[in-house]
Amino acid sequence: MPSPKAKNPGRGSPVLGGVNGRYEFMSLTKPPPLLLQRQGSDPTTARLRVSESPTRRRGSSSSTGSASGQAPPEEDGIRLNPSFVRVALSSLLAIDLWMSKRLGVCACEDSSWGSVRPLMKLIEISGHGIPWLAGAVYCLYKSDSAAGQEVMLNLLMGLLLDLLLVGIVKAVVRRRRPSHNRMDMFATFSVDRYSFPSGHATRAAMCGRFLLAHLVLAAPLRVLVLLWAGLVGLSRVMLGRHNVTDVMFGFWMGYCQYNLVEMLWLSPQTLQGLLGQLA
Ligand SMILES: CC(C)=CCC/C(C)=C/COP(=O)(O)O
Repeated sequence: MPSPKAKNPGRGSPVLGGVNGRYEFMSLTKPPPLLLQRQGSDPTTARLRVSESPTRRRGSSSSTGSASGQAPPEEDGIRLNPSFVRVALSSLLAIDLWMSKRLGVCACEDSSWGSVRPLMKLIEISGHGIPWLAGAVYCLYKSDSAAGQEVMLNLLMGLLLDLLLVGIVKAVVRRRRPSHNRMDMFATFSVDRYSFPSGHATRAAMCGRFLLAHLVLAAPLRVLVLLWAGLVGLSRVMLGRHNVTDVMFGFWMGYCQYNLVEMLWLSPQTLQGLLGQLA
C-alpha cells in the first residue's frame, strides 16, 4: 500500500514540502524549493505560484530574489525591527504609566500627599499661560527703554508660539490625561483635555531659558529659575495632570522652542517694518 507521503509527491502543505519523496519543514516566508525546481518544466505554473508566495505578496521589490529561492537576508531583520520597537515602546509606556500613577501623590485631597496639593496648585499657576502673557504685556507697556520693549515683545511672541505649537501637538497626539487626574485647572483650551506634551513644562523650559539669557543674571536667582522650572514639571506629575513622558517631552520641546524664538528674534527694525506694513 502506497504511503500517504508518496500519494501526492508534488503537493506539500504550506508548511511541509515534498521533494523527492522526502518531506521537509519549509519556511512560510520563502518560496518552496519544489516550486522552484518545477520552474524549468512548467514556467507558467511556476510563475503563477511564485507570484502567490507570501514573500511576493508582502510587496518585496526583489522579484529575482524570490524567484531564485533566495529571500533577501535583510528581510527578517526589517520585519523584526518594528516588533522590537513596538515591544520597547509599550514597555516604556507601561513604566511611564506605573511611575506616573505612583508619583501622582497630590492628585486629590485624600491622596497620600493631599495636604501639599494647594502648594502644587500654586506652582501650577506660576507656570500657567495667563500670568505669563499678562506679565509680558504689562512689562512691555511699562518698559521705557527700547531694549526692554524688544525683550518683552519677543517673550510675548515666544509665549504665543508655545501655545500654538503645544496646541498642535496635543491635537495630533491626543493622549488622554492620567485617569487619576481631576480636571480642575482654570482657563484651559479645548486641546488641554489632552496631556502630551505638558504645556506647563514647555513654558517652564522656554521661559526659563529666556529668563537666563536675557533677564536674570545674578547667580542665586539663576538657580531659583532652574529650581522653579524643575518644580513646575514635578508638580504636573504629582498633581496627576500628566505622565512622566509628557513632562519630559515638554521640557525638551520648550528647550527647542527657545531656539526658535532666538531664530525668529524680532528686532526693533523688524517690528517697525511690520508695523509700517500694517499701517
Ligand atoms: C488659557 C491660556 C492662555 C493658556 C492655557 C494654559 C494651560 C492650562 C495649559 C495646559 O498645561 P498642561 O498641558 O501642562 O496641563
